[in-house]
Amino acid sequence: MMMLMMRKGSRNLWRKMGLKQILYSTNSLSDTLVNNSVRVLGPDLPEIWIPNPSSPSRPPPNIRRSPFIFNRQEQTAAVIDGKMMADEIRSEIANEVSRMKNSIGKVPGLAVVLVGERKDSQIYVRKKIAACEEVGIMSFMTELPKDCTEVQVLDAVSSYNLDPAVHGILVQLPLPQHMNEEKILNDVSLEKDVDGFHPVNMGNLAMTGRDPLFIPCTPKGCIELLLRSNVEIMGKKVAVIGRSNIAGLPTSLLLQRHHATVSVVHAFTKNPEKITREADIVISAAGVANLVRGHWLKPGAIVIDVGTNPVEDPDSESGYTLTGDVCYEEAIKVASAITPVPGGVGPMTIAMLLSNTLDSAKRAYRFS
Ligand SMILES: Nc1nc(=O)c2c([nH]1)NC[C@@H]1CN(c3ccc(C(=O)N[C@@H](CCC(=O)O)C(=O)O)cc3)C=[N+]21
Repeated sequence: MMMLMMRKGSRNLWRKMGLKQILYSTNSLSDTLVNNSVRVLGPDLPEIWIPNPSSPSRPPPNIRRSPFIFNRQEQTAAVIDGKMMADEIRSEIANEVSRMKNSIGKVPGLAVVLVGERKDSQIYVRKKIAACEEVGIMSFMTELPKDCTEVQVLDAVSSYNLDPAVHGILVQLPLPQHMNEEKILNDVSLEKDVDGFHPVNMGNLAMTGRDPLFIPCTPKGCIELLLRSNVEIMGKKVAVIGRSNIAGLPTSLLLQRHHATVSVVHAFTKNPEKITREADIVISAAGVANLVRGHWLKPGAIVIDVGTNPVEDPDSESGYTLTGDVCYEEAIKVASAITPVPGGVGPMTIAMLLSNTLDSAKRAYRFS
């Protein structure tokens, strides 16, 4: 009995030790693996820009913008009119939508999922829906409160995945903090991922010789702006400022597919102005008002300003004005061409969303 107890005890002891040993070794192994992958992938740090104390706090004055690209009298940059370009693209899309409707009796459909009550998101979503209506694309909308569950969002996405009248699904970002953005974006059907944010579409964008089903709208809008302004990209030095999943990162990937030499400048870049000053083309998507000053630019550079930053402005009725990442007043004296904010990349982003939705519907109905 004693022996049995002892044996049992010692076996337990062994078991405990063994278990401890196994636990220890598994722990240390997995710790090593985790630590190593953290090391190799880089630490997860918040993307916080240190604001430049000498940046002007007031937004630059509104820009005149009627012609497509207009050269002002003085020695200043040509203004690339994104709004006018987007108007033109929307009218091309409207023609295609009506040709589709007349020929097969179908129209493209776009579904938008909006979670929470962020004012800026509501404004952007409203603009997207209005743009759909203008070109004849059918729109669907699910609005959920900030405190809804992730399952409710996933349900909305999966019902749109199954709906044959929906060819594009857009989950407006950012989602509320408590939601797993990764999981939700993974659930959007690849064939309906008109934002191009699904990791498979993003991965195919990154890899040579593969074609994503959709190119993210903001990067696609930036490239369209350059192409339609007859700016050569191949072989040029481009500085992309910012590396977000929705703008900076896919823009840098797309530019490489156009054979540009790309430098990505971000919040941890040392001497960002020096790197930016070497670039023939500067695309700023940092989300920091007036970050890019005149002396950051090489004389004659082409500047694409992706930023749409609300800056307090007591003179405006909404209490704020939209300002880009680029200090416009300074940049026009140095650059050869520049996109204004508003009226630059923003309208092009929306036009590209419509274009992706049209392409998706054409693919679904095998209509060309
Ligand atoms: N899933 C997802 N897809 C997006 O494409 C997406 C997103 N989430 N989250 C937020 C950003 C931002 N974004 C803009 C779109 C249009 C304008 C735009 O039209 N701006 C106008 C002015 C707007 C105004 O006057 O308020 C302009 O620049 O002229 C701006 C910003 C899309 N985003």
